[in-house]
Amino acid sequence: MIIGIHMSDKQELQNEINNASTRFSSVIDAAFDGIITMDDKQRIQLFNHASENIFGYSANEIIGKSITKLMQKKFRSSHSNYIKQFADSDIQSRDMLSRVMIMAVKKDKSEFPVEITISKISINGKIEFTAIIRDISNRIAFIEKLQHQVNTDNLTGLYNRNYFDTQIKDIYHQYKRFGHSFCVLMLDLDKFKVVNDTYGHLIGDKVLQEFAKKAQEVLREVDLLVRFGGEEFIALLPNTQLEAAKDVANRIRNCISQQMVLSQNHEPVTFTVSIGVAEIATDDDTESIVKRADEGLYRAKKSGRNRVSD
Ligand SMILES: Nc1nc2c(ncn2[C@@H]2O[C@H](COP(=O)(O)OP(=O)(O)OP(=O)(O)O)[C@@H](O)[C@H]2O)c(=O)[nH]1
Repeated sequence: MIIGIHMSDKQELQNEINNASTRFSSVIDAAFDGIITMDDKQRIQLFNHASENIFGYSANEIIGKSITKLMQKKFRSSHSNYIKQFADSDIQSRDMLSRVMIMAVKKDKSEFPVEITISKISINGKIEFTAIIRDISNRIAFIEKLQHQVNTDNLTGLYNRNYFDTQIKDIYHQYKRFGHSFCVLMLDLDKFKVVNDTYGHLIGDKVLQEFAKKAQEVLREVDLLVRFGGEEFIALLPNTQLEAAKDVANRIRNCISQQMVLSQNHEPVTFTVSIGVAEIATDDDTESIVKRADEGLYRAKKSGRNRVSD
């Protein structure tokens, strides 16, 4: 009788252990995020379904292998130090923060951005680590798309004023630090209102697109051409002095005067551009150089258009 009670208690306990274990496995395997545990030697002990999907390895082939297999080479050497520091610290769990984006490596060697939270657990007195890994490729792609939209002009595909503002700050910083001169061109299509009024807005748009394409062909790859707004463009020419910048401006002006788009009635629509040029000077800041280029543009317009400022 006594033995009977004992056995049923044991059975109940066994059932509870089984239930807890099933519950644990179900939660781990139903998780959307990759859950990986590793021992203090960084050998993988558990690799859930999501991890299999994310990394392309089956649990069978990866369990027992080093976690560094799933990392970019440059993270591998510092990883054991990181884990040691974490093991010795009082912190139980934390996000793995890095100044650079953490990239993980799939079985097929492709790399993808991840977000990792790591925590410590103690199993039979031995420390193990659990990493929760989220593939953030979609989020990063979305952020990049937004960044592109924020910095780009839809009509011409050029960068926009927002992007220009960040770039001129960078180039100005280089100038202050190393003395590398640079120039700004302010470009404005002449009598563009007449183009719109005569041929319609769609043809006006075609002119803007053609202008952007051709002007960019004249510029070097290191130069930046952006649509500043309306029919106004601005170019940033690194490592360039005034006379060279005027030559570039004249080449753009000349090239543009030879272009045309076709109107809806297939008539040739020609256009010209006026350009103000300014070179950075010691008392300039990022706003005053743009202002001086704009004043140059004003003079070029005043003196008859289809000109470069003197
Ligand atoms: N088609 C088209 N027109 C635009 C766009 N943005 C601005 N414009 C037009 O550009 C014209 C600019 O006219 P104005 O500022 O009077 O200058 P302008 O006719 O070029 O004369 P000047 O600059 O003095 O040579 C206006 O008719 C605007 O409507 C655009 O995205 N597409």
